[in-house]
Amino acid sequence: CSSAASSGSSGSGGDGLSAPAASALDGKGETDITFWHAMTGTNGETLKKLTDQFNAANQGKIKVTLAFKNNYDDTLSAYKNALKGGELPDLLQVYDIGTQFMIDSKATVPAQSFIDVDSYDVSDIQPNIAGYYSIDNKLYSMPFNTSMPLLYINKDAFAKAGLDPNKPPATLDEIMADAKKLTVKDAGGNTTQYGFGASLYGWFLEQWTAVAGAQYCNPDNGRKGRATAANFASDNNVKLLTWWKDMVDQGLALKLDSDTKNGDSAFVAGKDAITLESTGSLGDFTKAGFQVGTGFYPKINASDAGGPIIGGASLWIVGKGKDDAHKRASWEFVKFLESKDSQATWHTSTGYFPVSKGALDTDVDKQWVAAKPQFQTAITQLQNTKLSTATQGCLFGVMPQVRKAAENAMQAAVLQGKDPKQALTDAANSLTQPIKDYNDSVK
Ligand SMILES: O=P(O)(O)OC[C@H](O)CO
Repeated sequence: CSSAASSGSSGSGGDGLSAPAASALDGKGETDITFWHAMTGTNGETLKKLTDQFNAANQGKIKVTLAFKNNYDDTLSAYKNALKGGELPDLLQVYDIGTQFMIDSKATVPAQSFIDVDSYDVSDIQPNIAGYYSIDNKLYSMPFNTSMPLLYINKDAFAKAGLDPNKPPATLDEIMADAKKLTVKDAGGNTTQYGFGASLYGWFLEQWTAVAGAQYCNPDNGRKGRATAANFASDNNVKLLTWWKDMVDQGLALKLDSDTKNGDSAFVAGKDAITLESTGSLGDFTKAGFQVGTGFYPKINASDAGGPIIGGASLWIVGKGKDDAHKRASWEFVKFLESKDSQATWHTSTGYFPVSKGALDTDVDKQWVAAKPQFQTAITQLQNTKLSTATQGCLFGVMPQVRKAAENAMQAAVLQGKDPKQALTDAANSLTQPIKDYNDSVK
């Protein structure tokens, strides 16, 4: 495998997939581009606002049309189908775990190619954020909606339970102790509020692994060569799932599946008082009918010394079948979304990090964060996180399938009572062949 030999994962951009100069738009009239994305709610509304702003400023030159593709999984699936012969978009938003597949698809123009052609200054991009999307020091896509997971609390429920609403729990033990005070039953013995409730989302398992400073896959999270195995069945992960099952058995945790939409609705409806979610849900959560507090993503053990991984999604410019004007028009829009003013709007509306360091210095951002300190937690957590292969996260071409297998193990252990170590081991083993098949296919 040529690309695996050096880094395990970087492939070239493919023939002809290099960036055109700005002159590609000269004399072309209006270039229309289609952008596939997966943003809903407040996030979708904010993306539309920014896109309208760009289109108004580029009338007669570039027009961006947004095409909502439901969610991250569906957006990547639509792209995979289009690669087989359908119509590809000019630009698409791909979640973090699609990164390796996108590189391997060899149908996009690496962002680095545009950066080099324009001598575009990337020093304004947060290094941890650029680090996730960089393979062999080459940036393949431009980070856009960048997140980390947070712990969220219902501050009103904390106050009512006699807990300090300004002290979110930081470890599994602390969550359990707080959940005992936060769980409320009615006169009939039915639980009206669970202390804790989080989706059995694979992303959370990936995060706990990184927070413990461990690698989710070999070798060094696929950053030192193409990954061949997932390290699911660690002692920490077994401890985590054992704890989670115990929380459910004690009636302290709401039973949820892996769909974060269900976890979000439960928290907003007051069914649980502590949850886990992306920073990108903060904009929507602040519209709940109670005071929302944010805390760092919790640790399994107080001594865990790693940090969370960058999440969210990045922007990929399609080159396959596209002329220079379309590629260039996509890049112009990407640069607009990356700008500090766009990122200040994006951050303050949604809760996603500003990928631009400069955005944090804008008046609009400073005033917003001063008034709404919940927005500071994610920034501090990002700044505290040291870049390492653990915090860069794992790269697999079949990472969406890997996440699904982890979710199956989480559900089997927490909801169906399967032995956690067995559930995690079975899930990891179920991936051996699909990972091998994928790696063989890109050799
Ligand atoms: O909910 P988001 O956008 O922060 O994304 C979370 C994960 O990183 C998606 O893989």
